[in-house]
Amino acid sequence: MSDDEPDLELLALLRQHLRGKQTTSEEPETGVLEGAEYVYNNAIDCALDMRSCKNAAIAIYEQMQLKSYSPATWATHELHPKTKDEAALAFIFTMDLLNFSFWSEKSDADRFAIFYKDKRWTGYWSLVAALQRALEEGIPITDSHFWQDQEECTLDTLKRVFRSCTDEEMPLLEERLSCLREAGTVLYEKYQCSLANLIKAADGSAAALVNLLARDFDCFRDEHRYEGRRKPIRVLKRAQIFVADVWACFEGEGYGEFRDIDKITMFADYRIPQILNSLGCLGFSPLLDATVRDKKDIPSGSNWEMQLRGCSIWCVELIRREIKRQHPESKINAILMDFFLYDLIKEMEAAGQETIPHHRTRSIWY
Ligand SMILES: Nc1nc2c(c(CN[C@H]3C=C[C@H](O)[C@@H]3O)cn2[C@@H]2O[C@H](COP(=O)(O)O)[C@@H](O)[C@H]2O)c(=O)[nH]1
Repeated sequence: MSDDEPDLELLALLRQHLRGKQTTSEEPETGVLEGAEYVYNNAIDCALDMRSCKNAAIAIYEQMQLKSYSPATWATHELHPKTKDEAALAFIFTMDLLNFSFWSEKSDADRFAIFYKDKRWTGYWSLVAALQRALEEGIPITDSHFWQDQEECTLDTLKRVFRSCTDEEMPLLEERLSCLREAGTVLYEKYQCSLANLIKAADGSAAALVNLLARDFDCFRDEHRYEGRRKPIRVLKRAQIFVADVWACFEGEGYGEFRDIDKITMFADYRIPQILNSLGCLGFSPLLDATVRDKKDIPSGSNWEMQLRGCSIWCVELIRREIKRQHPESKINAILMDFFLYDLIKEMEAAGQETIPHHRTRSIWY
């Protein structure tokens, strides 16, 4: 072999060594932002309007300051747990196992609703109300041992827990039972039935906890193929909102202490795309816009749905960066912005001021 010819054997050995080499940084990443940016860069039915995003950054910052949004805001909601203990952790885990798909095509009077504390609760709040009511009625609905008890924790039990004050049942009840069963089994097999052990396994990293949930629990593995990309797009909405709710409930201490909490992104549900469109930040192609306005089904994992979710995550990230640029001292992160945006669209809904319906995808992911 002449001197100027490369030693192919040596090159192959070097490549093998580098492939196996750990990344220099030991800090875990969820990959959600990377996937969201990829979807945004390849989207043709969703687009971001940078001027509206810039204006939104100013308005969102001002409103969040005015309402002093902080982790403590979370517990101020009437139905959320007020303690910072194992019971609250179990409540949040149960809640975020089931935190999906509450929307109904029926009128407000006929839609699924939970009557509790002399009020009618719908949507996300119907979930929280049902869990609180079940505990008061002596049903250990937040206990993972109960979820595995095939005699006690049955579909009928869940129908009782989520019994409606209208004729409509909560959607996807069988899927909800499967989520509880699977989670009970995984907690038993991998975490000695202890949520404290699950939190400890993440060693203080929010990203690591999200990754553990996605690795060990099928029902948290919210990732989907997009445009033939080799790696699936990781959205991980309920895994992320679980970490965010624990962080908020415990106000960044105890079980809620995460050194990298700012790695958590906005939670890609069916409400945030709606408010981002209403703010003019997220635009839809005429066909997608008509489909959303006609409340037509957009299948889970479809190209349109992935664009809606991925572009919404990226949109909130760009607004967050603009807020940070304008106010470097601000502690605002994607979680608090997300909580604010959800509360904002719910206020608009209550006031009859929605400018576009939320999109219709029925799934266990959000
Ligand atoms: N992105 C995002 N999605 C959120 C929430 C919440 C509730 N968070 C509370 C806690 C702190 C905040 O201050 C909120 O008060 C529920 N959801 C999702 O929305 C959908 C329910 O909609 P509807 O059927 O209309 O209630 C469903 O996918 C549910 O998972 C959020 O905060 N962010």
